[in-house]
Formats: sequence, C-alpha cells, structure tokens
Amino acid sequence: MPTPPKTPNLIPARPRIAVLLGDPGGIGPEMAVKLLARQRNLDAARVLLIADPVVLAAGERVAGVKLDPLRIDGLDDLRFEHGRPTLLQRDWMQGREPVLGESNEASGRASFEALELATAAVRRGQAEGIVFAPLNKHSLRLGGLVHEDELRYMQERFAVTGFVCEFNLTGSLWTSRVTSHIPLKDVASHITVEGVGDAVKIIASALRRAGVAQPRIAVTGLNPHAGDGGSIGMEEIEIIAPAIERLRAEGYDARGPFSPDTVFIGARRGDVDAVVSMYHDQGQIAMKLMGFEQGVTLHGGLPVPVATSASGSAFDIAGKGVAQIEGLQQAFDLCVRMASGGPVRTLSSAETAA
Ligand SMILES: NC(=O)C1=CN([C@@H]2O[C@H](COP(=O)(O)OP(=O)(O)OC[C@H]3O[C@@H](n4cnc5c(N)ncnc54)[C@H](O)[C@@H]3O)[C@@H](O)[C@H]2O)C=CC1
Ligand SMILES: NCC(=O)COP(=O)(O)O
Repeated sequence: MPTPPKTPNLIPARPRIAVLLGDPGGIGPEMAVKLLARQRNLDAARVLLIADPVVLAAGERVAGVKLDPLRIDGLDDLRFEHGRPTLLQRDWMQGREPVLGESNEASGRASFEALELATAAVRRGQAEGIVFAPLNKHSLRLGGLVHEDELRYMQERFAVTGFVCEFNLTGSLWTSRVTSHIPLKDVASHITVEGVGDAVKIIASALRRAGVAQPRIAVTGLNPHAGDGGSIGMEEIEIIAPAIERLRAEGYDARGPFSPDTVFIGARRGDVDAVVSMYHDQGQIAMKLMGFEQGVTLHGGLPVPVATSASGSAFDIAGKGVAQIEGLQQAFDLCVRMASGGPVRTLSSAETAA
C-alpha cells in the first residue's frame, strides 16, 4: 500500500491553467514567454500553453528565452510533466510571421481560436483556469469576434445565463462597472436600476469569497459631480440613488452616488473595498494611474477564473523586448490561487517578489 504524503497541506494543488499568448502583433507573446520562463510558475501550476508555433517563436526571440515545452497533438492527448509547460500548437497563422504593431485578421483569428480552444479545455474539465496575455479588441473583431468583448464571448461559450462583469484589481481595491466595452454615446441609456444592482451584487459576492465579510462598495454617479443635485443630469436622482437604496434595503453596504472624479480619493485611502463605476474610463483611468504595472483584470461570473493584465497589447513597444510582466504575473498568481481555492486578493509587489 502506498505511503500517504506526510505533509499533504504543503503539497500545492497545481491546478491546470491554460495560458494564451494574446495578440501576435503586440507584446503578449513576449510577456507570456517571460511568464513561463519563471520556474516558480511552472511549479505552481500545470500549464497548458495554447499557441501558434510561429507566434511562440517570435515571442521567444523578443523575450530572449527559449521554452522547453512538452508537445501534445490535441486535448485528447493532454498530459503534463512537472516543471515544463505542455504545448498544444495550431498553425493558425499558416506559417506567416506576425506583423508587429498592427491589428489584422490573421492576428485576430489566431487570438480568437486560441481563446476558443482554452474554453474547450475548460468545458471538457481539462483546465481550472485561463490566463491570457493582452489581446487586442480590434484584431479580435477582424478575426471574427462578434460579441461586445472576450468576456461576453466566454459567457456564451460557458453557457452562463447570469450577469457577468469585468473586475479590475489593484492591490486590495476592486472595481466593477455597469457598462463595459460600448460606445460612450450609448452609456446613459444602459444605466438601469437592475444594472447598478447587478454590478454591486457580483462584486460583493466576489469580495465575500475573497474574505471580506461585509464589502463596502462605493457607487459612482454618471454625470460630473454626480449630477450636482440634478443640475447636470438626472440619472443619479432617477436611477442610481434608488438602486443604492434598494441594495441597502437588501443588506448591501452600497454607498453613493459619489462624484466620479473624486470617489477614488477615498477609495485609495481604504474607505471602501470596491468602486462600481458607470462606464469603463470612470474606473480604469483612476485604477491605471494608481497601479498600471500591477493591475489585474478578472472576468467575473464565469465558472473558472479567467485573468489577464490590466495593460494591453502595447503595439508601440511590440518587438522591443521591454514589456513588463508584473500585471500578468499577478493575474497568473490570482488565477492559480482561485483555481486551487486559495485567497482571492492580489499581492503587494513585496509579496510577489518573496
Ligand atoms: N489584458 C488585455 O487583454 C487588455 C487588452 N487591452 C487592449 O489593448 C489594446 C491597446 O490598448 P491601449 O489603450 O493602447 O493600452 P496599452 O495598455 O496597450 O498601452 C498603454 C501604454 O502603456 C504601455 N504599456 C502597456 N503595457 C505595457 C507593459 N507590459 N510594459 C511596459 N509598457 C506597457 C504602452 O507602451 C503604452 O504606452 C486595445 O485593443 C485594448 O482593448 C487593454 C487592456 C487590457
Ligand atoms: N478582457 C480584458 C479587457 O478587456 C481588459 O481591458 P479593459 O477594458 O478593462 O481596460
């Protein structure tokens, strides 16, 4: 009879994480290769790298590192060896080198197909999480994405009928948003009592899972100065304040509506655990200024953690070898912790370095 391990609690769960290179024309391949060149990441998880070989080779050249993957032919053949990523490669680019610094159909298709394969691995019960290096939404569209964004695409692939929402994390502060990747001119018509309620509830639930028993959630207004008593717009009075009242009656510690331009002053000093904004830039400009390098995006509402860096495809520095990977590292760490049932917060730089 085999001897049971003496210290089972110290054995890492090593969840299976699908890792994607992101947009071939950007810094994603370089970032993903740098991430997987860190031995501690291969010790923490069983990595399934899904990649086009030409894009991977380009990423290796820019990063100045060569990975030593275990190659498999398909998901039916999935296996892992400790300390090496498993590589499932597909010739999406048909042998063509990625064109750095631009969006095009080939890049979009390669990114999109890799995402499709990663969701297939999850659906087949062969991966407990997904981490992708930065995608580019314009390329994705050229490559066939018809959804609002990759989150809504994954929602459909995972047959999630409930509300999904992007979370952006920097340190211990979280944000969610009522609208996400839609034109600014359409935002006001998408702000509803139900939408505000959904965005607060989903982040409250995520924070509770992260160990915050009664999350304090600040809700922004839509208009300058949260409407200034109705003199600069009525959405606060007619929609957002009633939504907050309803949430408070249901037991949520929702506060506001706060002026969108100043809400992060209190949030930064720890007055709240999360900020729910009405649209992308209300939250992301502040979050990126507070911690662009460490920022993480988590795709809330999906059956498994799907995480990426807050930073994007950075076409302006593609191929230069200067891409930082702290955000992607944080995304990977968070995904591994969530997939193995551990704490959900992001770590400080000192903790990450330890
Ligand atoms: N994780 C993801 O998949 C994300 C994807 N995006 C996508 O990226 C595309 C471009 O977005 P932008 O707004 O131009 O923002 P961006 O984050 O790609 O670039 C903004 C600025 O930050 C710099 N930068 C970005 N990442 C860096 C890194 N890792 N190391 C050093 N410098 C870095 C860039 O050089 C640029 O000056 C869009 O299509 C957007 O949808 C944006 C954010 C996250
Ligand atoms: N799905 C990742 C993503 O869209 C991140 O970009 P952002 O819109 O949160 O800036």
